[in-house]
Amino acid sequence: MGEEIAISLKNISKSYKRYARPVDRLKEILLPGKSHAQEFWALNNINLDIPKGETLGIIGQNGSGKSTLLQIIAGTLTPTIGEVSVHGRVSALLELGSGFNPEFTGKQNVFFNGQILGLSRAEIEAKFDKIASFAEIGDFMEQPVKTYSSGMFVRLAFSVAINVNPEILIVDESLAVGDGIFVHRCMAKIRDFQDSGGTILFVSHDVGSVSRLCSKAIWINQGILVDTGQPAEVCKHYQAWVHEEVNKRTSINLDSNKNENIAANEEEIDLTKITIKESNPFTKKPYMAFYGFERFGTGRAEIEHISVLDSQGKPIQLVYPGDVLKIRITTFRHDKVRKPNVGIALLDRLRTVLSGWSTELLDKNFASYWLSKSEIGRATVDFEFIWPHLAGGNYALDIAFGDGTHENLEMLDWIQNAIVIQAAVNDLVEGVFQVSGRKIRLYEESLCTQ
Ligand SMILES: Nc1ncnc2c1ncn2[C@@H]1O[C@H](COP(=O)(O)OP(=O)(O)OP(=O)(O)O)[C@@H](O)[C@H]1O
Repeated sequence: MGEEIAISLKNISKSYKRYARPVDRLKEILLPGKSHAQEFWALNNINLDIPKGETLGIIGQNGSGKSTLLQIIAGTLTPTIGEVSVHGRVSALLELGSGFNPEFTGKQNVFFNGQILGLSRAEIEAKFDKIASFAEIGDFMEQPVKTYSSGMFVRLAFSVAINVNPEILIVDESLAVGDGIFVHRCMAKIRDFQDSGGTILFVSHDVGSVSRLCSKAIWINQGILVDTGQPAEVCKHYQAWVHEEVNKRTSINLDSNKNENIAANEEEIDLTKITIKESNPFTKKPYMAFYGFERFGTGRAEIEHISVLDSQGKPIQLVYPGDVLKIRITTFRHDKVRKPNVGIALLDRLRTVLSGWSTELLDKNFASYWLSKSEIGRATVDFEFIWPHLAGGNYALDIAFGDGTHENLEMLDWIQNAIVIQAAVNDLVEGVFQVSGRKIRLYEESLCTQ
Protein backbone atom coordinates (compact mmCIF):
# COMPACT_ATOMS: atom_id res chain seq x y z
CA MET A 1 0.00 0.00 0.00
CA GLY A 2 1.32 3.46 -0.88
CA GLU A 3 1.80 6.20 1.69
CA GLU A 4 -1.21 8.22 2.67
CA ILE A 5 -1.24 11.68 1.11
CA ALA A 6 -2.23 14.59 3.34
CA ILE A 7 -1.95 17.35 0.75
CA SER A 8 -1.90 17.08 -3.00
CA LEU A 9 -1.26 20.03 -5.29
CA LYS A 10 -1.71 19.55 -9.02
CA ASN A 11 -0.60 22.23 -11.51
CA ILE A 12 -1.24 25.03 -9.04
CA SER A 13 -0.85 28.55 -10.39
CA LYS A 14 -2.02 31.75 -8.79
CA SER A 15 -2.28 35.13 -10.44
CA TYR A 16 -2.86 38.43 -8.70
CA LYS A 17 -3.95 41.66 -10.26
CA ARG A 18 -1.41 44.42 -10.03
CA TYR A 19 -2.02 48.06 -10.77
CA ALA A 20 0.78 50.30 -11.93
CA ARG A 21 -0.88 53.31 -10.27
CA PRO A 22 -3.67 53.51 -7.61
CA VAL A 23 -5.80 55.46 -10.08
CA ASP A 24 -5.91 52.39 -12.37
CA ARG A 25 -7.69 50.45 -9.66
CA LEU A 26 -10.19 53.29 -9.28
CA LYS A 27 -10.74 53.44 -13.07
CA GLU A 28 -11.58 49.76 -13.05
CA ILE A 29 -14.19 50.26 -10.32
CA LEU A 30 -15.72 53.28 -12.01
CA LEU A 31 -15.59 51.91 -15.56
CA PRO A 32 -16.21 48.19 -15.23
CA GLY A 33 -15.56 46.07 -18.27
CA LYS A 34 -12.09 47.36 -19.08
CA SER A 35 -9.22 45.97 -17.07
CA HIS A 36 -6.41 48.32 -16.05
CA ALA A 37 -4.56 45.66 -14.12
CA GLN A 38 -1.50 43.68 -14.99
CA GLU A 39 -1.58 39.99 -14.33
CA PHE A 40 1.11 38.80 -11.93
CA TRP A 41 1.74 35.09 -11.47
CA ALA A 42 2.79 34.52 -7.85
CA LEU A 43 2.79 30.72 -8.28
CA ASN A 44 3.51 28.79 -11.44
CA ASN A 45 2.53 25.20 -12.01
CA ILE A 46 3.32 23.74 -8.59
CA ASN A 47 2.98 19.97 -8.31
CA LEU A 48 3.50 18.44 -4.91
CA ASP A 49 2.30 15.51 -2.85
CA ILE A 50 2.87 15.76 0.89
CA PRO A 51 2.49 12.45 2.70
CA LYS A 52 0.80 12.22 6.07
CA GLY A 53 3.34 12.59 8.89
CA GLU A 54 5.81 14.63 6.83
CA THR A 55 7.38 17.80 8.19
CA LEU A 56 7.95 19.85 5.07
CA GLY A 57 10.24 22.87 5.23
CA ILE A 58 9.50 25.65 2.76
CA ILE A 59 12.28 28.08 1.96
CA GLY A 60 12.58 30.95 -0.47
CA GLN A 61 13.40 34.61 -0.42
CA ASN A 62 10.83 37.31 0.36
CA GLY A 63 8.05 37.48 -2.18
CA SER A 64 8.76 34.08 -3.68
CA GLY A 65 5.22 32.80 -3.15
CA LYS A 66 5.47 30.82 0.12
CA SER A 67 2.54 32.54 1.86
CA THR A 68 0.43 32.32 -1.26
CA LEU A 69 1.05 28.57 -1.37
CA LEU A 70 0.26 28.13 2.33
CA GLN A 71 -2.90 30.19 2.07
CA ILE A 72 -4.04 27.99 -0.81
CA ILE A 73 -3.43 24.91 1.35
CA ALA A 74 -5.13 26.53 4.34
CA GLY A 75 -8.12 27.30 2.10
CA THR A 76 -8.03 31.07 2.57
CA LEU A 77 -7.07 31.61 -1.10
CA THR A 78 -8.19 29.76 -4.19
CA PRO A 79 -5.73 28.93 -6.96
CA THR A 80 -6.31 30.50 -10.38
CA ILE A 81 -5.45 27.20 -12.04
CA GLY A 82 -5.02 23.71 -10.62
CA GLU A 83 -6.39 21.38 -8.01
CA VAL A 84 -5.74 21.22 -4.27
CA SER A 85 -6.82 18.37 -2.07
CA VAL A 86 -6.25 18.48 1.65
CA HIS A 87 -7.08 15.54 3.88
CA GLY A 88 -7.32 16.53 7.50
CA ARG A 89 -8.04 19.52 9.67
CA VAL A 90 -5.63 22.38 8.96
CA SER A 91 -4.52 24.76 11.67
CA ALA A 92 -2.50 27.63 10.30
CA LEU A 93 -0.37 30.09 12.19
CA LEU A 94 0.20 32.39 9.26
CA GLU A 95 1.52 35.89 9.73
CA LEU A 96 1.24 37.35 13.12
CA GLY A 97 -2.22 36.62 14.51
CA SER A 98 -3.94 36.74 11.15
CA GLY A 99 -7.41 35.40 11.67
CA PHE A 100 -7.74 37.38 14.90
CA ASN A 101 -10.21 40.21 15.09
CA PRO A 102 -8.35 43.09 16.79
CA GLU A 103 -11.53 44.45 18.41
CA PHE A 104 -12.39 41.15 20.11
CA THR A 105 -10.83 40.05 23.39
CA GLY A 106 -8.38 37.18 23.45
CA LYS A 107 -11.09 34.92 24.81
CA GLN A 108 -13.59 35.91 22.10
CA ASN A 109 -10.92 35.30 19.49
CA VAL A 110 -10.25 31.82 20.86
CA PHE A 111 -13.92 30.97 20.33
CA PHE A 112 -14.07 32.76 16.98
CA ASN A 113 -10.97 30.94 15.70
CA GLY A 114 -12.01 27.58 17.09
CA GLN A 115 -15.31 27.83 15.27
CA ILE A 116 -13.57 28.69 12.00
CA LEU A 117 -11.49 25.57 12.53
CA GLY A 118 -14.66 23.54 12.80
CA LEU A 119 -14.94 23.03 16.56
CA SER A 120 -18.24 23.25 18.40
CA ARG A 121 -18.67 25.72 21.26
CA ALA A 122 -18.64 22.86 23.76
CA GLU A 123 -15.38 21.55 22.29
CA ILE A 124 -13.74 24.97 22.56
CA GLU A 125 -15.00 25.38 26.12
CA ALA A 126 -13.41 22.05 26.99
CA LYS A 127 -10.08 23.19 25.55
CA PHE A 128 -10.17 26.78 26.74
CA ASP A 129 -8.20 26.34 29.99
CA LYS A 130 -5.47 24.45 28.17
CA ILE A 131 -5.23 27.18 25.54
CA ALA A 132 -5.11 29.93 28.19
CA SER A 133 -2.52 28.19 30.33
CA PHE A 134 -0.20 27.51 27.37
CA ALA A 135 -0.50 31.12 26.14
CA GLU A 136 0.33 32.48 29.62
CA ILE A 137 -0.99 35.95 28.92
CA GLY A 138 -2.93 36.21 32.20
CA ASP A 139 -5.60 38.90 32.42
CA PHE A 140 -4.88 40.03 28.87
CA MET A 141 -7.19 37.20 27.80
CA GLU A 142 -10.06 39.58 28.67
CA GLN A 143 -8.56 42.54 26.75
CA PRO A 144 -9.02 43.34 23.03
CA VAL A 145 -6.16 41.83 21.06
CA LYS A 146 -5.39 45.25 19.54
CA THR A 147 -3.80 46.04 22.91
CA TYR A 148 -1.44 43.02 22.73
CA SER A 149 2.27 43.14 22.10
CA SER A 150 3.42 41.09 19.11
CA GLY A 151 4.77 38.48 21.54
CA MET A 152 1.35 38.11 23.24
CA PHE A 153 -0.31 37.84 19.86
CA VAL A 154 1.88 34.96 18.82
CA ARG A 155 1.50 33.19 22.16
CA LEU A 156 -2.25 33.13 21.84
CA ALA A 157 -2.22 32.33 18.12
CA PHE A 158 0.14 29.37 18.59
CA SER A 159 -1.74 28.12 21.61
CA VAL A 160 -5.00 28.07 19.66
CA ALA A 161 -3.37 26.51 16.59
CA ILE A 162 -1.76 23.62 18.47
CA ASN A 163 -4.55 22.91 20.93
CA VAL A 164 -7.42 22.45 18.49
CA ASN A 165 -6.29 18.93 17.54
CA PRO A 166 -5.15 19.72 14.02
CA GLU A 167 -3.99 17.02 11.63
CA ILE A 168 -2.00 19.49 9.54
CA LEU A 169 -0.14 22.34 11.20
CA ILE A 170 1.17 25.31 9.24
CA VAL A 171 3.75 27.38 11.09
CA ASP A 172 5.77 30.30 9.83
CA GLU A 173 8.54 32.41 11.21
CA SER A 174 6.23 34.54 13.31
CA LEU A 175 7.04 32.08 16.11
CA ALA A 176 10.41 33.69 16.41
CA VAL A 177 8.68 36.77 17.85
CA GLY A 178 8.12 34.89 21.08
CA ASP A 179 10.71 35.03 23.83
CA GLY A 180 13.27 32.25 24.17
CA ILE A 181 11.34 30.17 26.71
CA PHE A 182 8.15 30.37 24.71
CA VAL A 183 9.91 29.33 21.50
CA HIS A 184 11.30 26.29 23.37
CA ARG A 185 7.84 25.37 24.61
CA CYS A 186 6.46 25.75 21.07
CA MET A 187 9.20 23.57 19.63
CA ALA A 188 8.48 20.88 22.25
CA LYS A 189 4.80 20.97 21.23
CA ILE A 190 5.75 20.78 17.56
CA ARG A 191 7.95 17.74 18.29
CA ASP A 192 5.04 16.06 20.15
CA PHE A 193 2.84 16.81 17.18
CA GLN A 194 5.42 15.23 14.85
CA ASP A 195 5.67 12.16 17.08
CA SER A 196 1.91 11.75 17.05
CA GLY A 197 1.98 11.52 13.23
CA GLY A 198 0.84 15.05 12.42
CA THR A 199 1.77 16.73 9.15
CA ILE A 200 3.63 20.04 9.39
CA LEU A 201 4.43 22.75 6.90
CA PHE A 202 7.19 24.93 8.29
CA VAL A 203 8.21 28.15 6.57
CA SER A 204 11.48 29.71 7.51
CA HIS A 205 14.44 31.67 6.20
CA ASP A 206 16.57 29.93 8.79
CA VAL A 207 18.08 26.98 6.98
CA GLY A 208 19.40 25.56 10.26
CA SER A 209 15.87 25.18 11.70
CA VAL A 210 14.62 23.67 8.45
CA SER A 211 17.44 21.11 8.43
CA ARG A 212 16.89 20.21 12.08
CA LEU A 213 13.14 20.01 12.13
CA CYS A 214 12.03 18.84 8.71
CA SER A 215 11.96 15.48 6.98
CA LYS A 216 11.80 17.09 3.53
CA ALA A 217 12.18 20.57 2.10
CA ILE A 218 11.18 22.56 -0.93
CA TRP A 219 12.58 25.81 -2.28
CA ILE A 220 10.31 28.20 -4.12
CA ASN A 221 11.72 30.98 -6.22
CA GLN A 222 9.60 33.50 -8.13
CA GLY A 223 6.62 31.20 -7.83
CA ILE A 224 8.44 28.18 -9.23
CA LEU A 225 9.30 25.04 -7.31
CA VAL A 226 13.02 24.90 -8.03
CA ASP A 227 14.22 22.20 -5.68
CA THR A 228 12.81 19.46 -3.51
CA GLY A 229 14.52 16.76 -1.45
CA GLN A 230 16.49 16.16 1.74
CA PRO A 231 16.41 19.36 3.87
CA ALA A 232 20.20 19.62 4.19
CA GLU A 233 20.62 19.36 0.40
CA VAL A 234 17.87 21.82 -0.48
CA CYS A 235 19.18 24.28 2.11
CA LYS A 236 22.67 23.97 0.67
CA HIS A 237 21.42 24.79 -2.83
CA TYR A 238 19.40 27.69 -1.49
CA GLN A 239 22.34 29.12 0.46
CA ALA A 240 24.54 28.79 -2.61
CA TRP A 241 22.04 30.72 -4.65
CA VAL A 242 21.59 33.42 -1.97
CA HIS A 243 25.32 34.00 -2.01
CA GLU A 244 25.35 34.29 -5.77
CA GLU A 245 22.55 36.84 -5.54
CA VAL A 246 24.32 38.85 -2.84
CA ASN A 247 27.43 38.91 -4.98
CA LYS A 248 25.50 40.00 -8.04
CA ARG A 249 24.15 42.95 -6.08
CA THR A 250 27.38 43.95 -4.39
CA SER A 251 29.86 43.09 -7.11
CA ILE A 252 32.08 45.89 -8.19
CA ASN A 253 34.72 46.00 -10.93
CA LEU A 254 33.34 42.84 -12.37
CA ASP A 255 31.67 44.17 -15.50
CA SER A 256 34.30 42.76 -17.79
CA ASN A 257 34.15 39.43 -16.03
CA LYS A 258 30.45 38.82 -15.82
CA ASN A 259 29.67 35.21 -15.33
CA GLU A 260 27.45 34.30 -18.24
CA ASN A 261 26.12 31.40 -16.18
CA ILE A 262 24.11 33.80 -14.06
CA ALA A 263 21.93 35.78 -16.37
CA ALA A 264 20.11 38.65 -14.72
CA ASN A 265 16.41 38.00 -14.24
CA GLU A 266 16.93 34.41 -15.14
CA GLU A 267 13.49 32.84 -15.09
CA GLU A 268 14.41 29.37 -14.00
CA ILE A 269 17.25 28.35 -11.79
CA ASP A 270 19.56 25.73 -13.10
CA LEU A 271 20.95 24.01 -10.01
CA THR A 272 23.87 22.51 -11.85
CA LYS A 273 25.07 26.00 -12.69
CA ILE A 274 24.85 27.47 -9.25
CA THR A 275 26.09 24.72 -7.03
CA ILE A 276 29.08 23.16 -8.64
CA LYS A 277 31.60 25.49 -10.19
CA GLU A 278 34.53 23.92 -11.85
CA SER A 279 35.97 27.12 -13.15
CA ASN A 280 36.62 30.42 -11.47
CA PRO A 281 34.13 33.05 -12.71
CA PHE A 282 36.85 35.73 -12.61
CA THR A 283 39.77 33.95 -14.25
CA LYS A 284 37.56 31.62 -16.31
CA LYS A 285 40.20 28.99 -15.59
CA PRO A 286 39.65 25.78 -13.65
CA TYR A 287 39.87 26.31 -9.93
CA MET A 288 43.29 25.55 -8.57
CA ALA A 289 41.94 22.91 -6.22
CA PHE A 290 38.73 21.34 -5.00
CA TYR A 291 37.27 20.46 -8.38
CA GLY A 292 33.69 19.43 -8.00
CA PHE A 293 33.19 20.87 -4.52
CA GLU A 294 30.20 23.09 -4.05
CA ARG A 295 31.57 26.58 -4.10
CA PHE A 296 30.48 30.07 -5.05
CA GLY A 297 31.93 33.52 -5.16
CA THR A 298 33.14 36.16 -7.54
CA GLY A 299 36.50 34.37 -7.82
CA ARG A 300 38.66 37.53 -7.65
CA ALA A 301 40.52 35.60 -5.00
CA GLU A 302 40.23 31.97 -4.20
CA ILE A 303 40.96 29.33 -1.64
CA GLU A 304 43.73 27.13 -2.95
CA HIS A 305 44.27 24.62 -0.25
CA ILE A 306 42.99 23.59 3.18
CA SER A 307 44.54 21.20 5.64
CA VAL A 308 43.66 20.03 9.12
CA LEU A 309 46.73 19.79 11.34
CA ASP A 310 47.48 19.01 14.95
CA SER A 311 49.36 21.38 17.25
CA GLN A 312 52.70 20.09 15.86
CA GLY A 313 51.63 20.83 12.28
CA LYS A 314 51.05 17.17 11.34
CA PRO A 315 47.94 16.19 9.32
CA ILE A 316 45.27 14.77 11.60
CA GLN A 317 42.55 12.26 10.73
CA LEU A 318 40.66 11.85 13.98
CA VAL A 319 40.13 14.45 16.69
CA TYR A 320 39.28 14.05 20.37
CA PRO A 321 37.81 16.65 22.72
CA GLY A 322 40.59 18.92 23.96
CA ASP A 323 42.86 18.37 20.91
CA VAL A 324 44.38 21.52 19.49
CA LEU A 325 43.47 21.83 15.81
CA LYS A 326 44.90 24.06 13.15
CA ILE A 327 42.92 24.68 10.00
CA ARG A 328 45.47 25.93 7.49
CA ILE A 329 43.91 27.87 4.62
CA THR A 330 45.97 28.98 1.65
CA THR A 331 44.45 31.75 -0.45
CA PHE A 332 45.39 33.38 -3.72
CA ARG A 333 44.40 36.92 -4.78
CA HIS A 334 44.07 37.37 -8.55
CA ASP A 335 42.96 40.94 -8.06
CA LYS A 336 43.04 43.71 -5.48
CA VAL A 337 41.17 42.77 -2.34
CA ARG A 338 40.50 45.76 -0.10
CA LYS A 339 39.63 43.96 3.14
CA PRO A 340 40.50 40.28 3.09
CA ASN A 341 38.41 38.34 5.55
CA VAL A 342 38.56 34.58 5.98
CA GLY A 343 35.94 32.73 7.96
CA ILE A 344 35.16 29.19 9.01
CA ALA A 345 31.93 27.61 10.14
CA LEU A 346 31.62 24.31 11.95
CA LEU A 347 28.48 22.38 11.04
CA ASP A 348 26.87 19.13 12.06
CA ARG A 349 25.56 16.68 9.49
CA LEU A 350 22.18 18.45 9.38
CA ARG A 351 24.02 21.63 8.47
CA THR A 352 23.29 23.31 11.78
CA VAL A 353 26.00 25.90 12.27
CA LEU A 354 27.52 25.00 15.64
CA SER A 355 30.00 27.82 15.60
CA GLY A 356 31.57 30.27 13.21
CA TRP A 357 34.33 32.87 13.37
CA SER A 358 36.48 34.93 11.08
CA THR A 359 39.72 36.84 10.92
CA GLU A 360 37.71 40.06 11.23
CA LEU A 361 36.01 38.80 14.37
CA LEU A 362 39.27 37.77 16.03
CA ASP A 363 41.34 40.77 15.00
CA LYS A 364 40.00 44.02 13.54
CA ASN A 365 43.41 44.94 12.13
CA PHE A 366 44.08 41.61 10.46
CA ALA A 367 43.16 42.85 6.96
CA SER A 368 45.51 45.83 7.10
CA TYR A 369 48.66 43.91 7.97
CA TRP A 370 47.75 41.12 5.58
CA LEU A 371 47.85 43.61 2.71
CA SER A 372 51.13 45.22 3.64
CA LYS A 373 53.14 43.03 1.23
CA SER A 374 51.53 42.90 -2.21
CA GLU A 375 48.19 43.31 -3.94
CA ILE A 376 48.19 40.05 -5.81
CA GLY A 377 49.54 36.89 -4.33
CA ARG A 378 49.32 34.02 -1.96
CA ALA A 379 48.71 34.08 1.78
CA THR A 380 48.13 31.38 4.35
CA VAL A 381 46.02 31.78 7.46
CA ASP A 382 46.00 29.35 10.37
CA PHE A 383 42.87 29.05 12.44
CA GLU A 384 43.80 27.40 15.70
CA PHE A 385 41.27 26.20 18.24
CA ILE A 386 40.51 23.47 20.75
CA TRP A 387 38.15 20.77 19.55
CA PRO A 388 35.00 21.03 21.73
CA HIS A 389 33.48 18.18 23.68
CA LEU A 390 31.08 17.24 20.89
CA ALA A 391 29.47 13.84 20.42
CA GLY A 392 31.44 11.56 18.10
CA GLY A 393 30.67 11.68 14.37
CA ASN A 394 31.28 13.68 11.23
CA TYR A 395 31.44 17.45 11.29
CA ALA A 396 31.98 19.71 8.30
CA LEU A 397 33.76 22.99 7.89
CA ASP A 398 32.57 25.60 5.41
CA ILE A 399 35.41 27.92 4.55
CA ALA A 400 34.88 31.37 3.12
CA PHE A 401 37.11 34.10 1.77
CA GLY A 402 35.47 37.50 1.40
CA ASP A 403 36.32 41.11 0.74
CA GLY A 404 34.77 43.39 3.36
CA THR A 405 33.21 43.10 6.75
CA HIS A 406 30.46 40.90 8.11
CA GLU A 407 27.83 43.53 7.22
CA ASN A 408 29.07 44.25 3.73
CA LEU A 409 30.94 41.42 2.15
CA GLU A 410 31.75 40.47 -1.40
CA MET A 411 32.03 36.69 -1.30
CA LEU A 412 35.19 35.84 -3.23
CA ASP A 413 35.13 32.12 -2.65
CA TRP A 414 33.02 29.97 -0.38
CA ILE A 415 33.49 26.22 -0.21
CA GLN A 416 30.76 24.21 1.38
CA ASN A 417 31.79 21.09 3.29
CA ALA A 418 35.39 21.92 2.40
CA ILE A 419 36.67 19.63 5.12
CA VAL A 420 34.97 16.83 6.98
CA ILE A 421 36.32 16.20 10.46
CA GLN A 422 35.96 12.83 12.06
CA ALA A 423 35.46 13.31 15.79
CA ALA A 424 35.82 10.66 18.47
CA VAL A 425 35.13 10.73 22.22
CA ASN A 426 36.71 9.03 25.21
CA ASP A 427 33.48 8.78 27.12
CA LEU A 428 29.78 8.74 26.41
CA VAL A 429 28.39 12.09 25.28
CA GLU A 430 24.70 12.28 25.94
CA GLY A 431 23.13 14.68 23.40
CA VAL A 432 25.04 17.05 21.14
CA PHE A 433 27.90 18.01 23.43
CA GLN A 434 29.12 17.61 26.95
CA VAL A 435 29.03 20.63 29.23
CA SER A 436 32.35 21.46 30.84
CA GLY A 437 33.12 21.71 34.54
CA ARG A 438 30.70 18.97 35.54
CA LYS A 439 30.79 18.07 39.24
CA ILE A 440 28.45 16.51 41.71
CA ARG A 441 28.31 17.08 45.45
CA LEU A 442 26.21 15.40 48.05
CA TYR A 443 24.88 17.11 51.17
CA GLU A 444 23.25 14.49 53.27
CA GLU A 445 21.25 15.41 56.30
CA SER A 446 21.22 12.94 59.08
CA LEU A 447 17.96 12.77 60.92
CA CYS A 448 18.49 11.64 64.51
CA THR A 449 15.78 9.48 65.88
CA GLN A 450 15.87 9.01 69.62
N1 LIG B 1 -3.01 40.37 -2.83
C1 LIG B 1 -1.96 40.52 -3.63
N2 LIG B 1 -2.04 41.31 -4.72
C2 LIG B 1 -0.99 41.45 -5.57
N3 LIG B 1 0.22 40.83 -5.40
C3 LIG B 1 0.34 40.03 -4.32
C4 LIG B 1 -0.72 39.83 -3.38
N4 LIG B 1 -0.29 38.99 -2.41
C5 LIG B 1 0.99 38.68 -2.73
N5 LIG B 1 1.37 39.29 -3.87
C6 LIG B 1 2.66 39.18 -4.55
O1 LIG B 1 2.90 37.80 -4.82
C7 LIG B 1 4.26 37.48 -4.62
C8 LIG B 1 4.38 36.34 -3.62
O2 LIG B 1 3.97 36.82 -2.35
P1 LIG B 1 3.99 35.90 -1.05
O3 LIG B 1 3.48 36.73 0.08
O4 LIG B 1 3.29 34.63 -1.35
O5 LIG B 1 5.56 35.64 -0.89
P2 LIG B 1 6.37 35.04 0.35
O6 LIG B 1 7.34 34.08 -0.22
O7 LIG B 1 5.42 34.52 1.38
O8 LIG B 1 7.13 36.31 0.91
P3 LIG B 1 7.66 36.63 2.43
O9 LIG B 1 8.81 35.71 2.70
O10 LIG B 1 8.09 38.05 2.28
O11 LIG B 1 6.50 36.47 3.35
C9 LIG B 1 4.95 38.76 -4.17
O12 LIG B 1 5.56 39.37 -5.27
C10 LIG B 1 3.80 39.62 -3.67
O13 LIG B 1 4.06 41.00 -3.88
